[in-house]
Amino acid sequence: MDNASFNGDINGSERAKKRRRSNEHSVKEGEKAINIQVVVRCRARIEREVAANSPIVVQATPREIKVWANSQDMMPYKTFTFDKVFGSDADQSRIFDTIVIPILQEVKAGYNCTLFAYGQTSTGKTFTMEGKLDLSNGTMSPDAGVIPRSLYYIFDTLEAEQADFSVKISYIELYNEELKDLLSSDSDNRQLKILDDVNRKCVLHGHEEILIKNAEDGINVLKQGSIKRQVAQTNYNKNSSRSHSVFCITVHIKETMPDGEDLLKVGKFNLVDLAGSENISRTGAENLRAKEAGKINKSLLTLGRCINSLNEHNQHIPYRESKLTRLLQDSLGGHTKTCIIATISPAKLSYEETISTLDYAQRAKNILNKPVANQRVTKKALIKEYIGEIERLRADLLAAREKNGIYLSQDTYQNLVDENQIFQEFKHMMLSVTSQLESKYNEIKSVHIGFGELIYNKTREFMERRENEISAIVKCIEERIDRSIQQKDQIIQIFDNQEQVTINLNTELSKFQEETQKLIDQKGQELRNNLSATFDTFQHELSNQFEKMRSYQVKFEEDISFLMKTAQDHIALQNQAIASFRSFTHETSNSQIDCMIEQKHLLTQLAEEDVLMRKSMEEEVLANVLETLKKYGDAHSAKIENVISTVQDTIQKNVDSVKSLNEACTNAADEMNTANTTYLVNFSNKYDASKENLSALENGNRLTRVDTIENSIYTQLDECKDVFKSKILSLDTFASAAVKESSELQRRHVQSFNSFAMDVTQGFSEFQKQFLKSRVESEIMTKNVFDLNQANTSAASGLYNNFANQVHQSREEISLIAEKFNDPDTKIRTPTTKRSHFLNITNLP
Ligand SMILES: Nc1ncnc2c1ncn2[C@@H]1O[C@H](COP(=O)(O)OP(=O)(O)OP(=O)(O)O)[C@@H](O)[C@H]1O
Repeated sequence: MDNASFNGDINGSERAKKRRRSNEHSVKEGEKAINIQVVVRCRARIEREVAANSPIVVQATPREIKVWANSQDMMPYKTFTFDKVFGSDADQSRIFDTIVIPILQEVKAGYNCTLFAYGQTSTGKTFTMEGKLDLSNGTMSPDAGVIPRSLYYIFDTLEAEQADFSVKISYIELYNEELKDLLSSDSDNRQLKILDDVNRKCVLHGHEEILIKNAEDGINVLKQGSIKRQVAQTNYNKNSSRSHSVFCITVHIKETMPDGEDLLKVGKFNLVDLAGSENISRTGAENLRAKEAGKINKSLLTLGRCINSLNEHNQHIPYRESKLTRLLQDSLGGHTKTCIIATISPAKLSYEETISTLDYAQRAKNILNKPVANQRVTKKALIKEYIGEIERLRADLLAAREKNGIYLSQDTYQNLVDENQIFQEFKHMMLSVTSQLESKYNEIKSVHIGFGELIYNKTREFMERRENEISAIVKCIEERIDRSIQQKDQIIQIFDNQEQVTINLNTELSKFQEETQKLIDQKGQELRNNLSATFDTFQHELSNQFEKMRSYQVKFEEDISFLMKTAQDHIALQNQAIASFRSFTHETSNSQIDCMIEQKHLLTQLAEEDVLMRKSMEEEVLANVLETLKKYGDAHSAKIENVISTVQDTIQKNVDSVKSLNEACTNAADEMNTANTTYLVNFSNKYDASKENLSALENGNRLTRVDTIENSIYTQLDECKDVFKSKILSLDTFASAAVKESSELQRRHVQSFNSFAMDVTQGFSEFQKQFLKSRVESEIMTKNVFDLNQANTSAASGLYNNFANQVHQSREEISLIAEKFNDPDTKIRTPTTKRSHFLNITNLP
């Protein structure tokens, strides 16, 4: 089917609206929100993991998965809870029986259901979904996965129920964000596209849906498709899948209603095998692989982001950011029943990926879907859909024929020849019907012509009457216009008067302006003259002041030079005093030095004498120690006393001379001090007097002159003000006279307008009266025409009935041929479309 909705919605409009609202997670009446079912399957360690001696770090219980960071740890790192958990002991049939059979029952009940396999590469996604597809003696292998088991289950159960049903399958792949139909022939280059229908519902366009007769058929088709799947080699798994695949089983089951009408239930089952969710760098993927992995991740990342957004109840869910999420939008937060199988490895090697897969699955658990059963389809609607498809195929065929010719089998050719013959018969029939219709048409036309003439005459009569009335109204309006013109002239007159007043006012104003300008010029000139005289006087005064200042300056300079001279004399005196003090000091120092020398000499002499004395004493000691000692003592004491008194005299002399030096210094200093103080007092007195003289000169001069000038300017300004006041007074008088005149004019103006308005209103009411009269007559005329039309219609209806009978007869005949021609369109066309169809046929050659 060319344009199938991916989720099999036939009547999508209402449900598309609901789906858009479904992310609000509010349960609406008749819609029960249920969580997505999430189960975990943990396989046994595979060969590679055993060879690597990677210990088991995962333990599965019926509802929980425990994961250890290290196998020696006492406590698990994390415990996750899910709807169901399957350990390595769970075989394919257990998974199918526990998880898939309930889903298939929903599919058979007319729901859309989706089963995702999500997990790290080589954890068993493909094993779970497809498993071993080989059959031995028409029996499935125990390792057969969900898809083959589902096909068997559908056929076995429906056949056992003796149901009237059909099964179609499609198989598509999403690889590098490109869609590929795994069931189309290699020569079929049609691009698969996801389009939005009018309800913004994603519709997959251009993929094959194959009708299968039994489960084996389905498994063979699946096998062929699987071979086409893109696989890429990574470090982890030789057949590691790099693509996402969606295998879709659509079941149509006939149901007979109590009223006998046949309806079709449609259920869909999407089986999604996602690409490996592992981290790219850990797989060692490079170059093309990295690119591929990047693209794959885009879909997986978007799937994760959608899950997160749904989990956080966000307003916006980024479905449109990847093809995978666009395709499966209805399965995540929509109206589909959804189950996710998260597959994991028990080995420590995959510890991080296992935690990431389980976190992902945990988040998905919170997504709410609101499953709604697909609306039953009537047989008629389905047949109509098929007829549409046949039409499209026929158009394709026609297009193919119009090219350079195509190969046709003998049977098809014969069929075409037969069909052509039937078509020729049909065409002749059409032509005869058309000629009958033509004669009926001419009959009706002549009746219509008669009716038209009648209408024309009545209308002309009416128009003539109307013309007379209108010309009366026009005359009345013309009279009004004449009167209005007269009033307009009056108004123009008033405007002219008003203009004259304005001109007068303007003249007065310009006169006032001129006089004011003159006055300003005159006063300006006077002010300028007065100011220049004042400035002359001021200049003269200033030069006098400068003269005085100069004489003061001369005197000041004289005072300064006097002070300088006094200072110089004083300094010379001081120099003299210093020189005499220096010579006195020199003398005193010299006499002191002499004194010192003398003292030194005396002491030397004393020492020498002492030595001599000691020598004689040594000699005398020997004779008479005691006497000698006494003698020596007396002599020595006398000598010492003598020297001391000499030294004391000398020191006294020194003290006296220093004292007199001190006195002389003090006197000299006192003298200098007195002289300096006198000099400073003189200088300061002179300076203060000069300063006072200068400032008195300056102050007195400035105050006198500025006051004089200010007074003169103020006097002149006052004079000007008086003149302006008198001018403004006279302008006021004139303006109030002008305003009075203007208001008089305005009053007259308003009066004139009022009378004009009254006249126009009167004219209008007369016109209205006339118009109402015309309208009444118009209505009478319309009624007459309507009666006439009624009479004509009843006359024509006989003819039309006759015509309809003939058309009916023709339709019967055409149906007979159409049945042979198998043209479903003919049956459903309305008489109107049929008429246009006939008219077209008359144009045929
Ligand atoms: N439950 C299981 N019992 C027995 N063998 C299993 C089980 N699960 C997986 N295997 C085996 O593990 C290997 C990898 O499984 P499979 O190819 O299904 O992984 P995958 O997740 O689909 O990987 P990829 O993402 O690369 O497609 C296969 O040889 C498969 O037979």
